[in-house]
Amino acid sequence: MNRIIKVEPFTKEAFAPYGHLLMREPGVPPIKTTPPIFADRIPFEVDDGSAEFVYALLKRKEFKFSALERHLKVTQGFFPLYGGPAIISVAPATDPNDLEALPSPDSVRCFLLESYTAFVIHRGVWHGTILPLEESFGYILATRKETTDDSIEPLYDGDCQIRDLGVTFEIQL
Ligand SMILES: NC(=O)N[C@@H](O)C(=O)O
Repeated sequence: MNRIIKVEPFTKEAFAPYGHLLMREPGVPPIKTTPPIFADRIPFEVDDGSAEFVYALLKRKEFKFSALERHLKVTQGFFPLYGGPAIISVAPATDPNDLEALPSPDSVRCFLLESYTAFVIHRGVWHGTILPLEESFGYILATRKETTDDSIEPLYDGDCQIRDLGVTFEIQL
């Protein structure tokens, strides 16, 4: 079965159930007004392990997916470096103790990430691989070393749980 998803604007309010946005212009006065100006801040948390940064690379591919993944022990952060806007796919967290718990296909949402915005996702929020609009895209992934290790061999009992939702999502810009 295929399902069409329309990309939505990426705002703090719309993304609040899934995580936090770190914005150049968050719509509130700067935290610090002397250079360097601190425009915005968001939390980043790692449980039972050590924080690390990963330099991640992607190539443009068709705007389709059927699998999502979740991490329970880190509020993973995504910091674009180059390659212009990209599409972020998310769905609400499900029971962290149930390895078979999946979000409903109609709860999946897609947002348009601008190259000057970053974000973190709440623990357990289901998310797809970023889909860049340009040919090449690079981002810094703020994550947990043990979660990265689990991502190399994704295991349900690790902190990189990848599941196919049984639906092919086609994204419309
Ligand atoms: N697998 C992993 O740790 N990171 C992914 O969530 C990703 O999209 O980078």
